[in-house]
Amino acid sequence: MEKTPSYFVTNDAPKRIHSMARDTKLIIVVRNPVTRAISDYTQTLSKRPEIPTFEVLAFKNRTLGLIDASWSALRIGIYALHLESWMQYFPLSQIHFVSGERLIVDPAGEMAKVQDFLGLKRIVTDKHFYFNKTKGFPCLKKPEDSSAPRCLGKSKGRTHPKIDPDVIRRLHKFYKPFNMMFYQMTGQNFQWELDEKQ
Ligand SMILES: Nc1ncnc2c1ncn2[C@@H]1O[C@H](COP(=O)(O)OS(=O)(=O)O)[C@@H](OP(=O)(O)O)[C@H]1O
Repeated sequence: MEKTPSYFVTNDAPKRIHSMARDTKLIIVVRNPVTRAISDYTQTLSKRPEIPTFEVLAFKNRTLGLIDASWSALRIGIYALHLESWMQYFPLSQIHFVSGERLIVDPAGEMAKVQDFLGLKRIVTDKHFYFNKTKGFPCLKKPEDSSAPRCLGKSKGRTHPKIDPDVIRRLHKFYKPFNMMFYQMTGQNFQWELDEKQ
């Protein structure tokens, strides 16, 4: 097993993985591309605080409302585009999609589906998780290698900067057709459009 988020968006990855092991099972965690972009930006900002604001980077021309789809934080969220390359090499039956949103509210439920996909017994269940109020996320009650509970590190679940709501709206609009295409390709509706109404 190996995990690297950037595989999903790396041009050569599907072909290379296929030529190495064509029966590889692929698991992809996806979340609302707008939140994903802000999360990505937050991560870069923590390493390079001098970068321009999210609002500046998101547009080629803000007055014209022209989104900069070449900015990697935004491009990565065009899931349909990336999935298309994987589907040239792997059947959908070998690809499992985890909802990033569901993973937070129901980690055991998402893990049950992952275990089923991998043909494993459902060993990881509800009893392995608890909600840590300080962290604001689910954590493991007792990992295999220790007796202490364990949450993900400080770089996971960071507070996002406040982004201009108008920019958020424009991004939702930008992603909508790509999201629809993605739902159609996967046969799963991730319901990211509901976030627009909040
Ligand atoms: N249990 C739990 N604890 C903490 N964080 C959780 C958890 N489940 C999902 N998430 C979400 O994971 C996001 C970080 O994952 P990344 O994709 O950035 O990780 S990585 O790229 O593989 O390093 C991170 O994104 P941010 O909130 O933007 O930091 C979280 O929303």
